[in-house]
Amino acid sequence: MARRTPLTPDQLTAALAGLPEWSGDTSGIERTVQGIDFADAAEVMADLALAAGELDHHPDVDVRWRTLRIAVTTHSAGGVTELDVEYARRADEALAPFTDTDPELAAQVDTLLAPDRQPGSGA
Ligand SMILES: C[C@H](O)[C@H](O)[C@H]1CNC2=NC(N)=NC(=O)C2=N1
Repeated sequence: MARRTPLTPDQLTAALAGLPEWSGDTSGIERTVQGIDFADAAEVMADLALAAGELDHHPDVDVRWRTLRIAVTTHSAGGVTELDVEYARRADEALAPFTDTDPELAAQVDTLLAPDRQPGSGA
């Protein structure tokens, strides 16, 4: 499939199944991250710009205090294409350091911060 051919609704549904943080319809897809630090969002923005240059594909980005919204569509095709899906994957990679929480690591941090409040401590 050509990368700039509009996806059918079924193709989009399949693509979004692999992008759980993204939503939208055949006209465009988007991801909003709540609670991100403004300086972290600026760092993500630099990666987004790099990906846009590499893919020759450009997102709409909205950075506000503690909110980052990324939206993509293929203007020339009038809808979502494989290129948007690829861009969304790249955006997820850029966001991963600021949004992914490793459950094991989180448990370790909890233990360090409140050793008396762990399961089995009787507290
Ligand atoms: C010539 C160049 O490939 C086009 O102008 C590209 C650039 N970036 C783009 N980005 C997006 N999101 N949609 C486009 O149709 C598009 N077109």
